[in-house]
Amino acid sequence: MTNHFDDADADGLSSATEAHATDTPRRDARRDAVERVLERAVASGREPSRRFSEGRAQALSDEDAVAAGTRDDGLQLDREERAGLRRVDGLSTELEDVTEVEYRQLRLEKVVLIGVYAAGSLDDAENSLHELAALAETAGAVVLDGILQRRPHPDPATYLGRGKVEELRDIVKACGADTVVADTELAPSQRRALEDAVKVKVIDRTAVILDIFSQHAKSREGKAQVELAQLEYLLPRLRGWGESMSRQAGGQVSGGAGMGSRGPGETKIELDRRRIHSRMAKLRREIAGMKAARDTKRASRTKNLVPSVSIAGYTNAGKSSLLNRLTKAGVLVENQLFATLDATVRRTEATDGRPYTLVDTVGFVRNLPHQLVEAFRSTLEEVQYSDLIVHVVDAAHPDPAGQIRTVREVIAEIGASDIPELIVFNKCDLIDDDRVIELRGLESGAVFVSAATGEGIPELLERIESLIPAPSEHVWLMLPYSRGDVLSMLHEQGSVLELAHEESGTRVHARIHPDQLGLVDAYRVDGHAPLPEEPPLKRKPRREEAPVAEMPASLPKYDDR
Ligand SMILES: Nc1nc2c(ncn2[C@@H]2O[C@H](COP(=O)(O)OP(=O)(O)OP(=O)(O)O)[C@@H](O)[C@H]2O)c(=O)[nH]1
Ligand SMILES: [Mg+2]
Repeated sequence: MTNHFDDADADGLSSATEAHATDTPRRDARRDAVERVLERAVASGREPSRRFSEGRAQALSDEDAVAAGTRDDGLQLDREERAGLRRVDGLSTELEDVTEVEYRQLRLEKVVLIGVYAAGSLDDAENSLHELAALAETAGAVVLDGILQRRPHPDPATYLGRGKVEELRDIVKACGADTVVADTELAPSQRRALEDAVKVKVIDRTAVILDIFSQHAKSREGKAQVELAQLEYLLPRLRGWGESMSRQAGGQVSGGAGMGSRGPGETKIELDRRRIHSRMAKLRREIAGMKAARDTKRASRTKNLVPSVSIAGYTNAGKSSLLNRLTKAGVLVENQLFATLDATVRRTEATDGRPYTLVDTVGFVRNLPHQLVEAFRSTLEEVQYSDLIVHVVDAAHPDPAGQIRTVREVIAEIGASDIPELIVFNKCDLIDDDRVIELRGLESGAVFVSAATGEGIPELLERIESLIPAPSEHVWLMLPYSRGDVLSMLHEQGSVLELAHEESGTRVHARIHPDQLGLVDAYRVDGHAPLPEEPPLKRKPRREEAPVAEMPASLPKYDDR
C-alpha cells in the first residue's frame, strides 16, 4: 500500500491552529491533499497522466489571481464575523460523542475525502473533488487526504468497493481524521455501512453544504429554512439500537454492529423522530408567515411596476462584487463558497431615469441538495419573479460550460427558464484574448466584464437597460402645480423624457405603463392622437436641476378643447 501520508505533510497539518491563523497554509494544505489523491487515482486508474498543479476547485478561484479583486473591494462588511465562524481545533467529533439528533451540528475538522468516478471522467472528478475540498474548507475543516476510486458505479452497500473501504480505514487512522466526506449524496444505508467500517463520522456533500448554509444564514427566514432543510436531511438518517437490533434479529449482523450503530435506544429515536416532525411543522408554519411578508414587499415592488433584475450564477462567480460595482451596495465579497446566503435587493436607475431593482442571490452549485432547492426558494424566488436574469459566469474558471449548465438546470427547476437571460463573463482581468474568443464561441451574446477593474461595466449597464421592460406608452401632459403627486409617480415608476415649467403648470413628456394611463388621462394634451415618431431618449433632469427652458419642437401644441 502506498504511504498515504508522509511525515512532512503530517507536520504541516497537525498544527491546525497555525492553519487556522491565516488562510494560505489551509489552502496550500487543501491543494496538496487533493493533488495527492488525484495522483494516486491516476496511478491506479491508468488514466493518461496529467498535470495537477493546474488543478483548481470547481468554484474557488486561485487565491493569487483574485487577490487584486479582493483588495480592491474594500466592502467586506462582515468578513471578521465570518472568520470568527471558523472552527476551533480540539473539539473532536468522535462518532460516539455525537448523539444522532445533534448530527446536524457537525463539527468538521480533519477530513478525508472520498469519491468514485467512471472511466474517462477523471477531469470532472478532479473538478468535483477540488470543489468538495473547497466546500469542506468553507465549512471550517482541514482536508487531510482522500481516495478517488475508478469504478463504473459506486458500490450500493458501501459506496467505495470493499478493498477501498479497508484502505480508507487505514488512511483515516494514519492521519487522525475525524470525518470522511463523500463527493455525492450517500444513501443512509451506505453512510451507515461506511461508518461501521471506518469508525468515524461519514457525511456527504449535501451535509457539508447544509452545514455551510447553517453557519452563514443570517436572516430569520434564511435560518429557519436551513434548519428545515437540515431536519429533512436528518430524518431518514437517524439511527439507533432499534435498527441494529432488528438487523440482528434478521440474522444479518451479530455483535459486529460497531460503535457507530450504538444509539440512544429505540424509544429515544422514536421520541427524536416525533420531536423533529413537530419542529419541522413549526418551521414550515413560520416560513409560510415570513413568506407572506416577503410577498407583500415584493408585491409593492411589482405594483410600482419597477422592473427587477436578478444576478444569478455559480457560487464565487463574482455576483456580489458585480452588484457592488453596479450600485455600491456593500455586499460581502469573499473568495469563499456561498458568501451570500440572503437575497440583497438594491434599487438603481437606468440612464434614462427608469428605476429598476438589482437582486444579488445565493450562489448555485452542482448537486445542490434538493432540500436546499426547496428551502432556498426565498432567495431564488427573487429570480423567479424577475424580468431579467443576469447570469454571471467566472471567465477564468476551468469549466465555464459546466457552470452555465448547472445554473440553467437550477433556473429551470425553480420554473424561471422563460425569463430572459444575459450571460456575463466576469473576472475578465484574469483571462487572455484566446480565452475571450473561446468564451464568445460558447455564448455569442455575452458581455465581458471585470467587477474588479470596472472594465465592461458601462456596456453591461447598457445591455441591462435595453433588456428590462420599458414603460411603453408615450404621453404628453400638462400637469397643474397642484398635482405634484402625479409628477412624482411619473418620476418613480415611469420615465420622464422632457419637462418644462410653465405658468399654468408643468408640461411633461413621459413614458408610462399602459395600466397607468387612467391616472393621467385628465391631463393629456396629446388628445390621444396617434403617437408621433419616438423622440431620442434624454437623460432625466434631476429634480433639483433648473427647469428645461424651452419645449422641443416635436411636442404637439397644447390643445384647449
Ligand atoms: N480578479 C477578479 N476577481 C474577482 C472579480 N469579481 C469577483 N472577484 C473575486 O471573486 C471572489 C468571489 O466574489 P463574490 O462577489 O463574493 O462572488 P459571489 O458570486 O457573490 O459568491 P457567493 O456569494 O459565494 O456565491 C472574491 O474573492 C472576489 O474578490 C473580478 O472581476 N476579477
Ligand atoms: Mg455573493
